[in-house]
Amino acid sequence: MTLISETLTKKNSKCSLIPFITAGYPNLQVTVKALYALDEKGADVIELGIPYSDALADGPVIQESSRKALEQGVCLDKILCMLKKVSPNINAPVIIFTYYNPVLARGMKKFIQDISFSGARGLIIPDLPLEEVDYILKLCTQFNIELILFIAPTSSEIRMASILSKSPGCIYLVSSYGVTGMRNKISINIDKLAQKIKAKSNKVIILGFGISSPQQVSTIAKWHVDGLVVGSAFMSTMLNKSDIEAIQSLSEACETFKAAIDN
Ligand SMILES: O=P(O)(O)OC[C@@H](O)[C@@H](O)c1c[nH]c2ccccc12
Repeated sequence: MTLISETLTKKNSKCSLIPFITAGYPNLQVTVKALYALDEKGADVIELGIPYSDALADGPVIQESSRKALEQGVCLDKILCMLKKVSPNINAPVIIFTYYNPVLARGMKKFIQDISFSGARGLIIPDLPLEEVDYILKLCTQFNIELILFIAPTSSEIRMASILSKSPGCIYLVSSYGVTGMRNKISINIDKLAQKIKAKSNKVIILGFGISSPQQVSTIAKWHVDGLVVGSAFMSTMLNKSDIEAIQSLSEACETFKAAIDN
């Protein structure tokens, strides 16, 4: 089993908390502080998003954070250079979150080699075509990176079976249709889908999309999932704030959501 799945499994059946933050928002110095703060406030794994201009699945909060990060001139090299300094000093393993284009632009092997060298331990590519997973999987195995594949409520039985057979250990279960962003309600049917996945495989399941309140977290933490991804709700606490206030708000939100998991 690889580190991400191990980390998400070992929490004596407690659900893990996986914050998502956009690297470079509002600047890379804040990202450094945010990684340390999230680690300190109980993040079990951290999803670090590479800002991208054509982020089709990103909702307004994350799109805005990516736009501002790109405006600062943030690029993959700067992000990985930053991560190489930070990753040895935090407990939470880091998953690099990127769209497929930046991977192709850099070259798949170089991209995966470089994120591995920076200390990242996982990779999520939401628009990775299933037909191209095999080659990426080989490279991820070679460089000790865990590739995390998506299952959506719209995934057919056949596609779900194929994803489960290819997935090394952890599955990202998308809770809703559409793009990322805070939602008032997450359907209980998602727990039924999680149970179905658990019945068919021994995969670790992380659930994301729309998780936006401690109340939701304490409910979903009892479902058949091993981790909860929170992106927009955390990023929205950082928007339009000073650097110090952004870190303060993010820390408080992480602490509150972590406490809600234990409730
Ligand atoms: O922002 P939300 O609704 O909390 O969802 C997590 C999401 O931010 C993160 O996992 C993510 C960011 N961009 C994405 C694109 C596709 C799927 C997932 C994502």
